[in-house]
Amino acid sequence: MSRTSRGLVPALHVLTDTREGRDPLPDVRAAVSSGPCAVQVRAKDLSDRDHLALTLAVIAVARPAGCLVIVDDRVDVAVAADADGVHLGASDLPVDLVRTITPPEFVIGATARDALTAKAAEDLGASYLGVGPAYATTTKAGLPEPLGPEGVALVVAATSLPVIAVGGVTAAHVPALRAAGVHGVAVVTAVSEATHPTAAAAALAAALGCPPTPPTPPAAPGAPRSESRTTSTRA
Ligand SMILES: Cc1ncc(COP(=O)(O)OP(=O)(O)O)c(N)n1
Ligand SMILES: Cc1ncsc1CCOP(=O)(O)O
Ligand SMILES: [Mg+2]
Repeated sequence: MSRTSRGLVPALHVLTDTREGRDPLPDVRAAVSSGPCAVQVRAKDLSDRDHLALTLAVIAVARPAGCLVIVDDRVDVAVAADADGVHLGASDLPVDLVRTITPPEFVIGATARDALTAKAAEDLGASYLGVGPAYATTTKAGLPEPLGPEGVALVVAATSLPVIAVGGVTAAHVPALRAAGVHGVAVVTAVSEATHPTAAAAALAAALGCPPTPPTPPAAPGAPRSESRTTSTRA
């Protein structure tokens, strides 16, 4: 987890795979079992009600584990669900406008594939940059050629924001991406298509050097239950 003036940014971001009506919640449980991370609710074909319901369900799983919940594209859903942040692409609402209508320390991610876009997003108030595709991916169509670690490094050099590499990333890529200066990675299929999603998330977290989930101490008899939102998410 990296603290910036614009909130906390975990190193591992696991994006929901909602293709073909898949249930992403088992993957979310796998992701949060790996330690403090971000779960991004990325859903392109849901009704507003279903989008909100999925976000609330993800929050119910992720927040007690100390993980952030970030909603792709939809600021309205993120704010309505009291999520921790939003990820904005080139056709979404502008970062500076979203900053004015969201709570203090709301995490705002922005997509950047080049140095100019990265600098602009930083100036507008982004918390982190999603940079990719780092490698070839079939999860999202219509993307430009993969940047590779060298292309990602050019964006890293243009910004002081944490850079999250996205697109075709697996645990095996983490050393090269870290050498390129990234703070972390975002994945869909490395978890959702893994034979063992929990092991895949753990491998990513270990490659990134994320601290493991601390064991939950047994509650003293009669002690009040602790708050589900940990101070680390928006402190
Ligand atoms: C961490 C992260 N980085 C980049 C993206 C891509 O976002 P966007 O450009 O909005 O594209 P879609 O994901 O909406 O197809 C991301 N979601 N997360
Ligand atoms: C959302 C997004 N933006 C750039 S690549 C990508 C998809 C990443 O999915 P995967 O990890 O399965 O390649
Ligand atoms: Mg988006």
